Amino acid sequence: MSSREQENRYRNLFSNHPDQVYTLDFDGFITSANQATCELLSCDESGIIGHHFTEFMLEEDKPAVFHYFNRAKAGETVRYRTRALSTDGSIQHIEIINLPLTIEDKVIEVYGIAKDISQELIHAEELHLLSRSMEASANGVIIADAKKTDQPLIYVNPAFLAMTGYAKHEVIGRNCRFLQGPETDAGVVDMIRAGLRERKQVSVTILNYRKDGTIFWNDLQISPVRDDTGQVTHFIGITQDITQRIDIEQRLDYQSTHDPLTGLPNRFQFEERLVHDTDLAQQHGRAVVVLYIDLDEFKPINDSLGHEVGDQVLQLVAERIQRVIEVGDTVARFNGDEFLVLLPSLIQIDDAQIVAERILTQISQPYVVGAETLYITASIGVAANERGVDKHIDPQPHMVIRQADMAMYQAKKAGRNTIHWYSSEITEQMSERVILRRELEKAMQKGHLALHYQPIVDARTSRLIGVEALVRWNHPKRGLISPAVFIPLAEQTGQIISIGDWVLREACANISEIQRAAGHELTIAVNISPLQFARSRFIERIESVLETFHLPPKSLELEVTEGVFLEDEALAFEVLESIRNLGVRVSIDDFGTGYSSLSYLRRLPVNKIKIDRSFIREITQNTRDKAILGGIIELAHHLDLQVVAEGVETAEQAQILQQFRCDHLQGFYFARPMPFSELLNYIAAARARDAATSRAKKQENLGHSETSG
Ligand SMILES: Nc1nc2c(ncn2[C@@H]2O[C@H](COP(=O)(O)O[C@H]3[C@@H](O)[C@H](n4cnc5c(=O)[nH]c(N)nc54)O[C@@H]3COP(=O)(O)O)[C@@H](O)[C@H]2O)c(=O)[nH]1
Repeated sequence: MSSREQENRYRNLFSNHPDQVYTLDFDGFITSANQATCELLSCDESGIIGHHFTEFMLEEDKPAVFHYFNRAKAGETVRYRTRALSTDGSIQHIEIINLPLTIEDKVIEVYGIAKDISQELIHAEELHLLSRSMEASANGVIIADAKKTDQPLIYVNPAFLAMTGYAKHEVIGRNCRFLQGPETDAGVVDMIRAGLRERKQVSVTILNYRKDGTIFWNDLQISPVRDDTGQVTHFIGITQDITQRIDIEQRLDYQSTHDPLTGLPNRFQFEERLVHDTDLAQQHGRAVVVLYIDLDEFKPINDSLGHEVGDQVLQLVAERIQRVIEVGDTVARFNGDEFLVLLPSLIQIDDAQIVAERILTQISQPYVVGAETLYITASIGVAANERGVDKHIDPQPHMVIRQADMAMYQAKKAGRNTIHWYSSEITEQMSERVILRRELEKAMQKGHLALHYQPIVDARTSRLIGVEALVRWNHPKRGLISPAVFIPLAEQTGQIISIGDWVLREACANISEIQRAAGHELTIAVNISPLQFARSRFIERIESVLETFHLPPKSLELEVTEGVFLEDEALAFEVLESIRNLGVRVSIDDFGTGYSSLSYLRRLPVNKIKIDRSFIREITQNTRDKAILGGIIELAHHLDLQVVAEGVETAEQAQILQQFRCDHLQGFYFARPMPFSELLNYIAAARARDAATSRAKKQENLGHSETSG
């Protein structure tokens, strides 16, 4: 090649080189520069050639650049980074290689090749920031090599190491599966594998193991990382230890599905299992049997020995039932003293009888609680959800609970401590009642109970002397349900306790306003059921309500029936005595319908008797009833008791009662029971009437005295 050709080639290489190429003389003046150099410094050749290189440097960078320039002059090839200052004032990061240009071993010039590395530096900075962020992240970050067969980890951050307890060298190069253990859900692992195989993002919550073998819940998100060609080169995993959150969720879940007292599943959990097991049983042609267990006479234990003793008994009962059942069966506490047992896979449904008998035997063993040895029994209703056996049996899972409930009632009716099997014949008699009981529970929770008030008047003057509070059930579909329907039911189920408490509180809350409206003192009469009356804290309850509403005790009158003496006569006397000592009035309701004789009245610490309306109904026609009524009133007065007659519907009845000197009258003739707001209007109207009457009387008296004077 001729020297001219060589020079041309060199010149081409020099001019077309994408990097900045230039030469410097020994003093540092630029002797040549290619197009790229001109572009970098934003000027043409004339602005560069003959200028000193320091003109294109920042002041602070000059000493270092001089240092490298001198080393190049001394024959060394040097590489360094610095900054170029363009003529337009912009600054670029550059990497320079200075090499000596020698002719016959003598350095004659310094050759410079500069490369704009501004973008590279920005990328490096970004990468650095990214890696610092990963290191600082509270979440674990792991990166696995997607191209290697076992996808080994190539990066883990400190949070991951802290979470798992491993050191970096123990995990780098390994597949992530070292975090799995015996309890890890294989299904979740399969999901991860499928995601990796299909190069997709995966989000899972997986049970992982730390180095020390303890478990933690890992909220894991794996994403594929692709290169410029779209190939997946890595997988990045973001991990978070969510054990605490899962613990809380599990605890909440447990609380919502279990009974806190016994630790047994609650009704919701039971119903869920019932649905599930019924489904399975139907697939395998088996029957699901439900036992409805209701403890006999449990309430008296609670009432007389207190809730702590009652609670311990319930816990023991739960343990005993669990002893009888087998793995796969479910025992749940359904309500108060009711338990349910689910036998999900009986080959012969008759086997349920054996289980029920064992439960009865277990429950009837003595209970030693503190100093007490208690004995209780249970009534068990049994129902099977078995298609085909009885066409009338509803195959809906929850129906079987109702059927077992109905059967349990039959067991109670049959004398308790017994087992009764559901049959379709009992549906009609019982279902209404079972529905009502459940709905009453809801009514109490949803505030569907209301109080109505019936005025009681002075027999002589017809002046209002008090009101009787009567509970009403505002059923959303059936309308107003009479207490005559639901009170007896509530008495049987024990719901009367909470109903009674609510009535007492509500009535006392309204007394002051009623008295204010009337402008004088009135009594409010509240019905107390025998069960309420026999409760250990009954007196305290009354005291507390009076205190809460700042009521004088004489404003309250408790109506009790003779039924209170049935269970424990001595106790009943004691309670009546305590009520009287409080200053609260007591009247014997429905007098004449119970078993007590008139002579019995002598001993009763009560203020009043309320003659049952069955005696009043016939007094205008039936002379015998009339005579009895007269006798009762006379004797009661003799014993210093006031008498109120209820069910007065006509003026004739009222007149006869007045003649017999009955003290107070109550009945539709005067007013029907009415809501609170209506009562206030009624009182206002009565007050206006009374005022008008007394004004008229005064006028009349004035007229008399004027004429006589
Ligand atoms: N333990 C509780 N028992 C309660 C409560 N509220 C009511 N009851 C008892 O329910 C039974 C039915 O009560 P109710 O339907 O309210 O009937 C009362 C009156 O409406 C009715 N009455 C009043 N005057 C007349 C009348 O002239 N004729 C007629 N046919 N009926 C009339 O009598 C009922 C009042 O009864 P009593 O309590 O005996 O004074 C009833 O046994 C209620 O006691 C409650 O909160 N707790």
